[in-house]
Amino acid sequence: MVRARRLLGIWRQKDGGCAGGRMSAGKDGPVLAAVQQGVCGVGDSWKSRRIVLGRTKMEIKVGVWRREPAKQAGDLRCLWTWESSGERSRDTVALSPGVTAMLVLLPATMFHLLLVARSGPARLLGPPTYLPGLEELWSPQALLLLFIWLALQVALYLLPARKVAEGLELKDKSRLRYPINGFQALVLTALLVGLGVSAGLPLGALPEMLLPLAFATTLTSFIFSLLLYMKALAAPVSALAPGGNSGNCIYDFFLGRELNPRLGSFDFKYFCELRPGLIGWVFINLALLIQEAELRGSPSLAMWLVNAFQLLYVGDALWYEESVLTTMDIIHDGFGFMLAFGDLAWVPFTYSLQAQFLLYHPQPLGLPMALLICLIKVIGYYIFRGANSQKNTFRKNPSDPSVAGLETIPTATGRQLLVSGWWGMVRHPNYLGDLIMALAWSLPCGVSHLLPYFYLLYFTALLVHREARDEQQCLRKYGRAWQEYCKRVPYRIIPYVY
Ligand SMILES: NC(=O)C1=CN([C@@H]2O[C@H](COP(=O)(O)OP(=O)(O)OC[C@H]3O[C@@H](n4cnc5c(N)ncnc54)[C@H](OP(=O)(O)O)[C@@H]3O)[C@@H](O)[C@H]2O)C=CC1
Ligand SMILES: CC(C)CCC[C@@H](C)[C@H]1CC=C2C3=C(CC[C@@]21C)[C@@]1(C)CC[C@H](O)C[C@@H]1CC3
Repeated sequence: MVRARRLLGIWRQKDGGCAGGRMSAGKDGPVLAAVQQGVCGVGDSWKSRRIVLGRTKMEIKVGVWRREPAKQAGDLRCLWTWESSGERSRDTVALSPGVTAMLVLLPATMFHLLLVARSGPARLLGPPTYLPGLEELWSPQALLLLFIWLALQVALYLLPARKVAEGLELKDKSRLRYPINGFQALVLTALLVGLGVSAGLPLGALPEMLLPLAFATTLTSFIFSLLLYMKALAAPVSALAPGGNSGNCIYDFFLGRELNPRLGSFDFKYFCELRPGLIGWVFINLALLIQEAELRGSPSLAMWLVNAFQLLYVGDALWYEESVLTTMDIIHDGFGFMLAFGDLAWVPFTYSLQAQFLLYHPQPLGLPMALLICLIKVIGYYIFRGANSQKNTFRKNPSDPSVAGLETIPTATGRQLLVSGWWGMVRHPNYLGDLIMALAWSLPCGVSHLLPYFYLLYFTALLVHREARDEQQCLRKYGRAWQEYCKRVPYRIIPYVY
């Protein structure tokens, strides 16, 4: 039991953490609220921070040295305990059993999608028509292919870059450097694959290998995350992520303990987020298109659209690679199973679902409908790129002529918030554009099945959750200015709806 005493209205723990200010005792107290909201993490020093406790926004003094995992086996909770005037109070965080379930559910969902996409009824919510045996899942060739792919992407990452960008300032005041050569990697991969195909590489056979490839990638992600977890045990406190250090090993394994795990200058998180999975997705789509051409004489219009739309999305992400350095995945989240599996397996094997569906369930698509879908894609991309570029330009150089005329709200940090232009329409115009594009990726698959709309549904949930997390962080960073922004721009993603 951690001992604590009360000092002039400030609660202080001898060993662990401390918080002061208006306090609520008992469950979900301020220390854990602060840690959960990413306001501070293990190793952070004593200072004033803003948190939201229940529905109340408050300012507390809090510092965290250590957290204790709950002692009972299998208990996914983390306790912070302090006492005053003989009374004991406890902060309890329920490290949701959901996390343990997610470790199984995420891969299970991915395999479910792969199986139903090739089944006759293709029912998103129904069971797959058969379950593959281990002999169908395990293939040394698939594992070899995966390692060749990863090695190729590592080699391309290590090639001289047109630019080396600096990341945001870290806790220890240093900045990491990142090569900006993702687009170059995409082009060189395309050239190498093109050469391979003209020399007889059977790319059209890839769809037959999707199941064993997904299995090999899932196994690799588990082992990789385990290695990352062990590596983080030796990392200094300043290198740890705020979210993934509860002391509960399952929770930390899932969320990731270390913020920017590196081997020399090789950054695992940055590499995985943008290279093997994202580029792999494009080539899985291409393989599905080639196989459709082999089966039916030529690729369908629907398959062309899905390939072109998603290639544009991946090309855009790699062209504007530098902007990923300010996403919360890079600056805030640890690198654990969720991101490793998400980047390496989830992205290529579930984001290619529409093309998989089309290979096994050809859909007629007339020219007028195709044109309408292209228009939806163009509108989505226009909003997505317009919003992202406006913010990036403004963050880099607020006096750039393209953004200098926009209305802004000053914040205490010296940074400003855009309150007109795209960012005056809703608080996340880039998410709106992204969702419209997601709709355009599904529409070529027709409306007879729900399965091709899985991405749209999952992505909506992901972005709503992401928006809520970003909101908390902006409230912490910008306080009153953020509240003012929320008043001026009341809708989050969809004007007048949400
Ligand atoms: N396909 C996929 O699976 C996914 C795609 N995405 C896409 O990736 C892109 C990046 O998304 P994400 O990292 O979540 O978030 P954003 O690019 O939306 O960045 C949010 C940050 O922007 C800044 N900001 C917010 N409002 C304003 C404003 N009014 N004026 C100026 N700056 C503001 C704040 O940071 P600060 O003030 O510190 O600059 C805030 O933390 C998006 O386009 C998203 O759609 C994201 C996740 C998954
Ligand atoms: C498996 C889980 C349910 C969720 C895993 C989430 C990851 C797949 C995503 C987290 C943030 C991502 C971003 C992108 C791809 C998906 C992941 C890795 C982009 C690279 C997509 C292209 C955009 O232009 C930028 C995105 C940044 C965030």
